[in-house]
Amino acid sequence: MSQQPIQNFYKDDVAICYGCGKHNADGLHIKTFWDGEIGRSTFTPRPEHTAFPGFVYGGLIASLIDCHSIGTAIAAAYDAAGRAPGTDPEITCVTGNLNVSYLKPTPMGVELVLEARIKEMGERKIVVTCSVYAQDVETVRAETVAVRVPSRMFKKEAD
Ligand SMILES: CCCCCCCCCCCCCCCC(=O)SCCNC(=O)CCNC(=O)[C@H](O)C(C)(C)COP(=O)(O)OP(=O)(O)OC[C@H]1O[C@@H](n2cnc3c(N)ncnc32)[C@H](O)[C@@H]1OP(=O)(O)O
Repeated sequence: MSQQPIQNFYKDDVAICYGCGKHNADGLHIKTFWDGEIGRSTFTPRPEHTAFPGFVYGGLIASLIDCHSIGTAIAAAYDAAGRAPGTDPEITCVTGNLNVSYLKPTPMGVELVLEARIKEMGERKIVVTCSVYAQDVETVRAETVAVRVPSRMFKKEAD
């Protein structure tokens, strides 16, 4: 298992994503630990993340899956290239498609565990599957298409 989350390697000037940016004070700070096969993340929803009494808001879960799957895609792409994460040229991805199946209501008050795997690693398209577990019960399953883009896409035109 990697000691550091892949998000630690995102460059400071672009690490402001609401889901995973370390420099977004109001963000979720999602972290992805890649072990060469599985991307793992944990998150304990806060009271404001409730959908209805006792259960987690589905949009929050989609956000967790989104950033964790993109993080998994980036970490796996560095691995596939035989390169250390964060080395230049940067490998960057955005979400092209996110498909989420809510299998069961997800309970509040427990740590959620996310496990993501690479289904397909293409030149530009990386397909990632992700399951969310609450107390070992899979409550959500998703498939994400991550698309590699040039890192300049993250910079403002004025920069
Ligand atoms: C370690 C250091 C790293 C530093 C790292 C810094 C990054 C630090 C910021 C992180 C940030 C995180 C972010 C969180 C995730 C967001 O929230 S990202 C924000 C939400 N997503 C967006 O805004 C994306 C908007 N869409 C687009 O910009 C463009 O449509 C896309 C997705 C880049 C694709 O456009 P394109 O370049 O014209 O793609 P195109 O050449 O047509 O297709 C390329 C491949 O992707 C597939 N594809 C394209 N679009 C789709 C689609 N919508 N559905 C399915 N497949 C698609 C194509 O089929 C094609 O596949 P192949 O033929 O190669 O097999």
